[in-house]
Amino acid sequence: MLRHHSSLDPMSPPSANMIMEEEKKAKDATSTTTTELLPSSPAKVLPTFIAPYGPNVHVSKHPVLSHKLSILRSSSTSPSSFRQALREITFHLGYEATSTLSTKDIPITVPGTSHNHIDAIGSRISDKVALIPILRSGLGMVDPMLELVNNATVHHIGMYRSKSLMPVQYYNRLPKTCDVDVAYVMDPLIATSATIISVVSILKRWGVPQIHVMSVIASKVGLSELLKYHPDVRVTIGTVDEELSEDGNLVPGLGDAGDRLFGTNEEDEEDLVHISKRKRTMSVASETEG
Ligand SMILES: O=P(O)(O)OC[C@H]1O[C@H](OP(=O)(O)OP(=O)(O)O)[C@H](O)[C@@H]1O
Ligand SMILES: O=c1cc[nH]c(=O)[nH]1
Repeated sequence: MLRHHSSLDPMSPPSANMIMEEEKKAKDATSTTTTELLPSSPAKVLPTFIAPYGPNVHVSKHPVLSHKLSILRSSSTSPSSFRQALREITFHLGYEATSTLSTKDIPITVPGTSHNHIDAIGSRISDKVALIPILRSGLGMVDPMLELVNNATVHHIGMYRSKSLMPVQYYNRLPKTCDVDVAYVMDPLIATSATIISVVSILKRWGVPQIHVMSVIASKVGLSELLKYHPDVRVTIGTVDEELSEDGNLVPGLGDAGDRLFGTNEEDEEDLVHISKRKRTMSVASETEG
């Protein structure tokens, strides 16, 4: 169900129109645009200005991140360098995304200068954190997040987009009961946003009180859709791409994230095993066991 928000309420997420108006104002205020400085060429100009998307959305503007994003996007980046760039980008985004976690005071002793120890107050993350990578490409974001929050639990959800761009869940390893304060949902790309919207709904039904979406590139329309359906989630992203092609690909984007991460390509891809075949596989297994 869609929720409607008054444009007078500062806590409400902005509508797509409000975002466009904000962007227009900001663009008018800048005297020289990047496009004016470039020779005319068919190359896509990477976005340099990020509109404000409301208090729950953080779009990183860090120069190191934009440097690494270009490596991630580049066609000449190998799967190994792609994985490395994704790890580094995720660590950077994760550092920013985890800045809102709660801590509690703990007593610690610190070595002093002359064999004595000094009692001090330290701190420890008190939120129970879960990482939810969306398979496949969310897997590339798990390790750097575990470096940041090493006692987080990891729960996998597998989704693929059907030919009609509908999200299909093929794997879900959430435990029966939800014992989580904050869940970080990780997927490098948000295109139409149907995948991330579905996964956030799944996590809400499971009972997660606070959901934080982490993604490297979101399409502008996809981000607006996500905020329309789930205005309460926090979002940390590397950048926003203006365009989404008719077949649901980000432009310029980075190509197929899963394929680039794991060195597969479309020609190699077979349709995922149909449910009837999965049952057959299971029955063959039980016949063999029996
Ligand atoms: O916003 P959406 O339009 O729903 O698309 C985004 C989804 O597409 C990609 O996965 P893909 O379906 O290619 O699966 P893969 O990671 O297994 O390759 C990506 O990693 C997202 O999960
Ligand atoms: O551009 C896109 C869109 C969806 N999924 C991808 O991997 N790339």
